[in-house]
Amino acid sequence: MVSKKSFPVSVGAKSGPDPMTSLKPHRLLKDLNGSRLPMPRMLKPPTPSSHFSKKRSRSPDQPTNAEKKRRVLNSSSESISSKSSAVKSFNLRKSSSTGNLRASIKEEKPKAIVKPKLNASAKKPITSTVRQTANPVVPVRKVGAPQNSQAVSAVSKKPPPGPGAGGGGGKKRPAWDLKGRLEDMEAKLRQQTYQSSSQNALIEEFEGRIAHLETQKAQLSGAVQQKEELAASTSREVQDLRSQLRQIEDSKDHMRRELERKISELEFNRDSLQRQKESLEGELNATRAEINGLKMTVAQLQSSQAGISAQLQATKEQLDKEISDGKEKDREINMLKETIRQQLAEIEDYNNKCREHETLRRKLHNTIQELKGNIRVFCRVRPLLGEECLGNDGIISHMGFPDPDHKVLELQKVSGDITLNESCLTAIHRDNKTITFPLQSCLTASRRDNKTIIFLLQSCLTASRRDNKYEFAFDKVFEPSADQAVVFEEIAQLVQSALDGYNVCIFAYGQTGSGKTYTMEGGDVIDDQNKGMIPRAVCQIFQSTEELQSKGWMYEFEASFLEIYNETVRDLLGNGKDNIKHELKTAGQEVVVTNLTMVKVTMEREVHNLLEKASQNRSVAGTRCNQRSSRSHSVFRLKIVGKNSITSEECSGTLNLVDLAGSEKLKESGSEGQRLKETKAINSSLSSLGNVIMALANKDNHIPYRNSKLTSLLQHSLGGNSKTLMFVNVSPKEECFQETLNSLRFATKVNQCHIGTAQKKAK
Ligand SMILES: Nc1ncnc2c1ncn2[C@@H]1O[C@H](COP(=O)(O)OP(=O)(O)OP(=O)(O)O)[C@@H](O)[C@H]1O
Repeated sequence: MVSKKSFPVSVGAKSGPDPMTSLKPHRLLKDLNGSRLPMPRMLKPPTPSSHFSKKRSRSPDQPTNAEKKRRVLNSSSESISSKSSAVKSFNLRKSSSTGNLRASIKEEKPKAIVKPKLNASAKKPITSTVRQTANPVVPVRKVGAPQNSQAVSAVSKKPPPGPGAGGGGGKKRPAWDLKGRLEDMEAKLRQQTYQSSSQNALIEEFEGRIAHLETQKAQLSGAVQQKEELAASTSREVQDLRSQLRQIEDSKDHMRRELERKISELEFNRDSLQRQKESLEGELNATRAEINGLKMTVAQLQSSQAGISAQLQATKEQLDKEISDGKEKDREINMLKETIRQQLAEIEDYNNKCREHETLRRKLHNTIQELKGNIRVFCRVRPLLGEECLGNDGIISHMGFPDPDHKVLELQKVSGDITLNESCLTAIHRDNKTITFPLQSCLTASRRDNKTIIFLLQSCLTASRRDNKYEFAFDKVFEPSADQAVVFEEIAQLVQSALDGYNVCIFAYGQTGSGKTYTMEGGDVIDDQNKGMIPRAVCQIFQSTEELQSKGWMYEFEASFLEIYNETVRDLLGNGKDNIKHELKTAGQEVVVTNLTMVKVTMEREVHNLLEKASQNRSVAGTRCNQRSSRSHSVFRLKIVGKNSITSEECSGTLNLVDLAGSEKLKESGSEGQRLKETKAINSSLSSLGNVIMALANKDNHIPYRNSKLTSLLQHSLGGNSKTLMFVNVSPKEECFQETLNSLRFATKVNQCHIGTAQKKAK
């Protein structure tokens, strides 16, 4: 048996330091391969100073030191693994050869000694040992290897003599020499046994050696792993160093660019400073020249200063005098201001008094009117509209408003007539001069000589125009510019008296298109500005009601709206059923309409809704005079009953707001058929109204109220116990001159009518 210690090539078997730490890689490689490998240069640690220079000089395809290290380690690990596989294959062959040997012994057949086949890559010492053992030759001990007595004895034992060694000496024994042949056989068996035992010893030795190599392989694997880790960390370091190098190079480039930029800036600054310096030098020179000039000027000024100082002294003295004068004037101004303030206060006082007086005057005026018992008449001229302004620049040339108190309307007709009355002959000359000849002189002249007559006639002939001026005075005349608010201001007191228990009747009279509906109801689109007398009156009544509540007054209102069309009463607040008949019946002091819708109202909005409903129901038909001509009389009536919870007073009043139908003459309207009938009915009722008013004015015993539905309905509003106001609306168109004249004449008659003093209906 050969022990592990006796194995001549075993390095690891020696006691001493750990082979992985004590052995250097190249030393280890030499032992394993059996030949010395050159130590790889890259395994030498690089010196820090040579690191960058070497790296720089390396070409891109040259391996780095780390790579070289890794390659060497890989190659050594490969060689170890190849050796390990060689050992494994040897073991296999060994076991198979041992098996064969044992089998041949068992068969007890004489066989030739099988020489173990060893792989070419197996180590030399092993091969030589096996060969020596197989031969069998005493193994040659290596110089310096420890002496193993057991191994020496095992291999130096002399093998038993082979067959024929005793007697035959290799010669074939004759068949009869059985003893000899038996001896040969025994000798052969002994030889075989000896060979077998030596083979076994050899196998054990190999096994020991394999185990030792395995250990070495494991150690080497550990070393390789460490080297790989070292190589990886070195590679990382190299990476870091490279990136640091890149950063350093980048920052170096950046600094270089920065420096270049700064240099160019400095150069630019230097140039500009150079230019500044040059210009400053130029300025300095100019300033120096200027200073020289100024010095001269200063000298001149100093000389003139003395004169100016003297002047200044004189001026100062004068100023002092002026200041003392100014103070005196300030005192005067303050006194004047005080006077003005006092006078302004007085003016304000007077203005206030004026306003109070105006209010008082109006009240007194109204009172006088009431005492007079007249129907008041307001005349309103509407403005020219749209195409009516063409050819006249919107100026109404045939009308004049001469009275500053707005109470007179002048109507002037241009005509070629010559008027001849009992006393004189009047003509208007072309230059608008009125020529009047006393008739007596005309007659005398005609008697005296023909020349005078001719002169007179010539004068009359040349006088192609005559100033037909008509002057009408009313309680108020509203010019075309007067808006709805101004007009309402004048009737506000009258409306108010309906709340105090009076019967109030306001009606609008005038030809078609003169502005009656506009005045009573409002414009085509009713808004705050152009809403008419009815909505404004309703608004004022409800506002006053709220104010009077604090004085204990509570009111109830009932509204009705009817129209008289062709002498038939129609309910404008009804449901449009024409078959309902409405009769007028007198009940005490009022005329009642049968079957008429009476709506209780509590607020302004409700009344507006009623007005809208009525206007839809109202029959409107077109005529030649006005496209939107209303062919009926409409009567809005608001019955007012008031009770005072504090004083227990009661009052009841009625507000009648009447929009009469157009008053044009038949021939003017151009109506035919149904329209002609309408016009006739309208004219008939209007002339009845005129007759009633005339009868009232003449204080006739019989007042013909019953001649028309209109006069029947309004009898208590026209007669003694009511406050009546008539708007006479006139058209501004010159072609309506005659109708305007008729309306104004009718209105004048109404205005002169004394209908008695109105009385309050109060308990
Ligand atoms: N003061 C005014 N300012 C502006 N427009 C007015 C004025 N008066 C009347 N108008 C306009 O003149 C036109 C005729 O007026 P409105 O219909 O009131 O006449 P009317 O006398 O009621 O006619 P009818 O008898 O046919 O009802 C309307 O377009 C109306 O808006």
